[in-house]
Amino acid sequence: MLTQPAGKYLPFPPVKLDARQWPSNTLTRAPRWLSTDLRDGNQALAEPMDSRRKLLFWDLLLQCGFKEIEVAFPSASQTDFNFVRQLIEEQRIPDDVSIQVLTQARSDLIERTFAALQGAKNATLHLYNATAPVFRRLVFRQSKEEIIQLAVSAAKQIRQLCEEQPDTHWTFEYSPETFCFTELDFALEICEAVAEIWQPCAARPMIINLPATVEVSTPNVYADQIEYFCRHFTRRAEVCISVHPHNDRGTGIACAELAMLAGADRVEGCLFGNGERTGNVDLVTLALNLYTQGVPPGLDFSQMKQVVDVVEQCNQLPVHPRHPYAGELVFTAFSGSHQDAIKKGFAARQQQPETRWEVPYLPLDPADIGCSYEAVIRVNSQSGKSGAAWMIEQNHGLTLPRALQQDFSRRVQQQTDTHGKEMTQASIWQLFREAYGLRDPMSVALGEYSSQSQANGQLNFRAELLMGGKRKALCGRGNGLLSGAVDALRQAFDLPLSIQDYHEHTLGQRSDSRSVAYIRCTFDDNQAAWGVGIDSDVSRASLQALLNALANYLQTRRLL
Ligand SMILES: CC(=O)SCCNC(=O)CCNC(=O)[C@H](O)C(C)(C)COP(=O)(O)OP(=O)(O)OC[C@H]1O[C@@H](n2cnc3c(N)ncnc32)[C@H](O)[C@@H]1OP(=O)(O)O
Ligand SMILES: CC(C)C(=O)C(=O)O
Ligand SMILES: [Mg+2]
Repeated sequence: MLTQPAGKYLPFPPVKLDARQWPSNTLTRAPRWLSTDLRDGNQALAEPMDSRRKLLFWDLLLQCGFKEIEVAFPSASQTDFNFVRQLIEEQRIPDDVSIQVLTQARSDLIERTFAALQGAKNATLHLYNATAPVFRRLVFRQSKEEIIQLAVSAAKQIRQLCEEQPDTHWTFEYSPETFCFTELDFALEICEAVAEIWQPCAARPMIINLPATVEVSTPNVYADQIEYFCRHFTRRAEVCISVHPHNDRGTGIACAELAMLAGADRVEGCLFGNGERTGNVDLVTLALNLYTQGVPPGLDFSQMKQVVDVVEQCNQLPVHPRHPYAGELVFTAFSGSHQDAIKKGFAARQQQPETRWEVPYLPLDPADIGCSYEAVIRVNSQSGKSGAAWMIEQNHGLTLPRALQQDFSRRVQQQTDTHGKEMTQASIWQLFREAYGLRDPMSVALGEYSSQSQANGQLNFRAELLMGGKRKALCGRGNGLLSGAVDALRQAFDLPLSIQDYHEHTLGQRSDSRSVAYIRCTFDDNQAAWGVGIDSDVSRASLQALLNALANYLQTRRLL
């Protein structure tokens, strides 16, 4: 049993913020995005990426449209240093893309970082040091003044080194690491001090990145912290406010979204939320959350499967099957009522394809991210009539009448209850064929037939049936082809057969396409049986459907 938490853990105090604005704001445009997959994501991997994996990831980030990419912590390892050199020397950085690198506020590390960036066209130099009380006390063992001094000295060195490399277009970035549990006034003070050194202006832009290094509060508190910071920072108009949420409480996405409402211009994160511990905020989800609100995200995830494949290969970590938008199960409904609603949603959409996306249970059109509709519905014991009917329609073009859907659903349920397994598309089709007579050879197959229409409106029907290698001739009369055939069968089999339900449609648009007929017959003992017939001739399809219904009845009575 969990021990009582009170005393060991304390609630995070609220922010004193009068007339907070962010709850009334809405998101109407995408932020600036920075991918830190190659730095923060990379530092969280058991086996950090080698240059091959880093390059693969880099290419993917460019393909997705990222313009700001944190590529390394160059002073951390030779691999990271070499990777930055490789990007620059092999001219792999498009002109409109800025690489970013991270450094601690340590002189030797800063020098090494600049060495890595020699020759870069655009670069963001990202400086960080932790500012929260517990870090000041335990990690740095420094006072507030000393912590400010640490940042200021590093900022001065960075400015100096930037000025010595004027061919690079520099952006400065400062992160008060652990911002979200730093006293807000101290966070402001240290950022003001760094900005005072860097003197941000159009020619030398500055980003202030306010990380939730470890999530410690509910997202509304983070939003309050961001709004408070934006309100009180004296150079707000000259700097870009960036956020960098982690996901320790599972609310990284909420923190980022509320922070944007509170004034953040830029978001740092990783694809699918890779990163330290529970990860960085997931940029794919953030971007597609905007997209599904009608806001262009400025990132391209139209080939989601490829993105997942590359990220899994580079990180050597799987993307969860239920990961928002990207997981392999997120567009799949197994349960009956969901399948029914989705099927109706797609049917309505077919009538009016250009309308607003409104398919129940699907917040995003899978096609928008390169997914097919194939996996939208899968069938197991939780499924209802619409699931199996959808699969038959999608894969074979048969639009089953409602009563046949219900009949078939009972058969599917029997199978899934017996085996406890999901039914594949192939097994559903095989069960359907078995159940409604589409066997090869047919149990009762229609041979030659003829019909003769008479002046009195009656029709004479003659046919030859093939049953288990034997031929059987029959004839009858009625006011149409089917009623003539019913009469013939009644006489030949001595059965009071009648048709209760009849539907047919073509299987395709082309004139040579086949037709399908569905027939439900009843017999004297109140027994009913469905039969389905498919043929390029609609009359043959109907007659064969009738024979298949008969054959099904005879088989259940063990008469065939
Ligand atoms: C929240 C984040 O993601 S921050 C980024 C974290 N990422 C990484 O650390 C990955 C790359 N890091 C590394 O490879 C190594 O840490 C290196 C190469 C940078 C430094 O390694 P080392 O010199 O062995 O130092 P170490 O990693 O132990 O760092 C701790 C020391 O740095 C100090 N330090 C930590 N962060 C900072 C900082 N931002 N600025 C200045 N000093 C810092 C600590 O106080 C400690 O000092 P101490 O040894 O005097 O007690
Ligand atoms: C370096 C900083 C921005 C960081 O990664 C964090 O605080 O999580
Ligand atoms: Mg981080």
